[in-house]
Amino acid sequence: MDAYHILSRRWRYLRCESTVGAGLPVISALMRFLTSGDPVCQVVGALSGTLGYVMNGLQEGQCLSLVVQQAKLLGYTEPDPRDDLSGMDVARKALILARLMGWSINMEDIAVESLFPTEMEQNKMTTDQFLKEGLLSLDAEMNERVNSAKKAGKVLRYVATIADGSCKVGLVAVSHDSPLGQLKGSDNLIEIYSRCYKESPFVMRGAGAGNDTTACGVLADILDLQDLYESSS
Ligand SMILES: NC(=O)C1=CN([C@@H]2O[C@H](COP(=O)(O)OP(=O)(O)OC[C@H]3O[C@@H](n4cnc5c(N)ncnc54)[C@H](OP(=O)(O)O)[C@@H]3O)[C@@H](O)[C@H]2O)C=CC1
Ligand SMILES: N[C@@H](CC=O)C(=O)O
Repeated sequence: MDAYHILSRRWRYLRCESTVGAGLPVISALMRFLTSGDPVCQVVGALSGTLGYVMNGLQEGQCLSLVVQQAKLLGYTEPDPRDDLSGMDVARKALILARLMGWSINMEDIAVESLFPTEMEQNKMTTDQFLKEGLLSLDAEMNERVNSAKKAGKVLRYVATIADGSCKVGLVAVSHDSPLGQLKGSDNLIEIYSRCYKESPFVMRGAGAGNDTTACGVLADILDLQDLYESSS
């Protein structure tokens, strides 16, 4: 938190856009609300390209073990997909957004739902074992969760909710026709509620993971900083 305070004192000279939405300008959008003085009261989002892709695959009848391997091949997952499936990748993104909103919180303050049991954590199993054996043993339970949501006319989405001083990330059953329910592929979606955007929130949606979109996000940050430093020198 100390390092964060030092860095964020010069926020206008920092760029870290791809840490949240890959190529999607989620942080820039949020910063525009904050710098304009429009207080943000709630942020809700599907912030994982991997978990979006995985939940869509499960909804279409694929099994977890297979769809995670596909997400890895497509470059959506972290080097160890457990960083995605544990919810930690989403929790880190939520923490970044919450701190930008001015909240003084740490990872321990975030309620995180993991999609695998503690026996499969990094210190107990190699990535290879997890991908080859661990995931297979989770297929049936995950299909059951997806199917019971289906029976209730819902789809499962891994959602981050930052509101009322608390932050949580986990699976939520949403209706098919809601903005979250309609997400396709590895899309991310973020809704920002503020004083001006209370009834009708600001919504941003699009590809939220993958090598190309992430590289574009990082390049845009570099060019932006180059312009900023050139104009101030
Ligand atoms: N993929 C995505 O969609 C997104 C990724 N990110 C972030 O980008 C970062 C990289 O992700 P991604 O590109 O997918 O991961 P990859 O596994 O595809 O790439 C990681 C690269 O970093 C190299 N590397 C790892 N450790 C070291 C080290 N100690 N010194 C030098 N090089 C190292 C690896 O080299 P080697 O192969 O030789 O091990 C590899 O080339 C992560 O922090 C991720 O969270 C952010 C947004 C989206
Ligand atoms: N593994 C992450 C990559 C981007 O942050 C994701 O799936 O969203």
